[in-house]
Amino acid sequence: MEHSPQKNLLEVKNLTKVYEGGVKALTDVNFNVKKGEFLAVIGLSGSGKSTLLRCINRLVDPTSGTIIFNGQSVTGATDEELRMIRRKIGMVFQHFNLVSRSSVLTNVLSGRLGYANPAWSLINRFSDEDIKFAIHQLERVGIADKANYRADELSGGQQQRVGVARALMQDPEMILADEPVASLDPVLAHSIMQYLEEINKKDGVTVLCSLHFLDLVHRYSDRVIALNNGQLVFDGLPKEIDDNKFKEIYGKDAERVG
Ligand SMILES: Nc1ncnc2c1ncn2[C@@H]1O[C@H](COP(=O)(O)OP(=O)(O)OP(=O)(O)O)[C@@H](O)[C@H]1O
Repeated sequence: MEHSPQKNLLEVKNLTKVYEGGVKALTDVNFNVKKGEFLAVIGLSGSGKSTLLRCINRLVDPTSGTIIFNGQSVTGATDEELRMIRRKIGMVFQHFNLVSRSSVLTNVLSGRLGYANPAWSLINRFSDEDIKFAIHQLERVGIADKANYRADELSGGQQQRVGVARALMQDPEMILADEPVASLDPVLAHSIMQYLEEINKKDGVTVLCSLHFLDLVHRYSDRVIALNNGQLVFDGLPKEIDDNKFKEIYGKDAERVG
């Protein structure tokens, strides 16, 4: 079992999140993710996609339920264990979350620090090896020539490439991408998705990616889960989302646009 390619990298069991104030963002969500899968997470705005992704690395603390990553409990982890788990989970954000006045290189290097406050990178010194590794990640996403630019001098698409390079800096086993292309011009979406695809297919990094458009889901994901009002309403192949499933996921007034 240990070496089976079908091994679950992630197990989410009975996950519930109720925010302070009483909003129930997730209700009893269950699913597994196999090592090497590209899993899309879909659902209307407010359905709980961000909450779900953020519970997995405990940027948001679940109210109840269990999350197991690589055989280790995330929900039961001590602070030190959580730090180690987070090193293996890269995150890509919708709004890039770069330190805008820092250089591209510094932003990428901050990935080395896991989820420490990016400001730490300003006072930390990095080894030559780290710097080489960071440049290598920038080469992978085609913007090594921008290493010394300030992050806010880059276009949105370029900034998200920095976000991807920063996640790669952690040498992650899994990447959580929270609507990574939702802030970009649609014509740039594929370029970012193609980097995620390459990282998934070439490096075997498992990807969980929330997406708005079904055409992207069909093109890039192996499997899809869908949330509706915090509940898991679909877990299957992209091609299984027929018109009925589509209405269940998005509601009866929804129309397909892609
Ligand atoms: N920090 C918070 N405090 C209270 N309620 C929150 C918080 N974050 C999210 N929510 C609520 O939880 C529900 C799920 O939100 P979430 O952001 O997870 O959904 P989403 O599917 O990612 O939506 P979007 O696509 O708009 O980001 C929503 O009702 C939202 O208003």
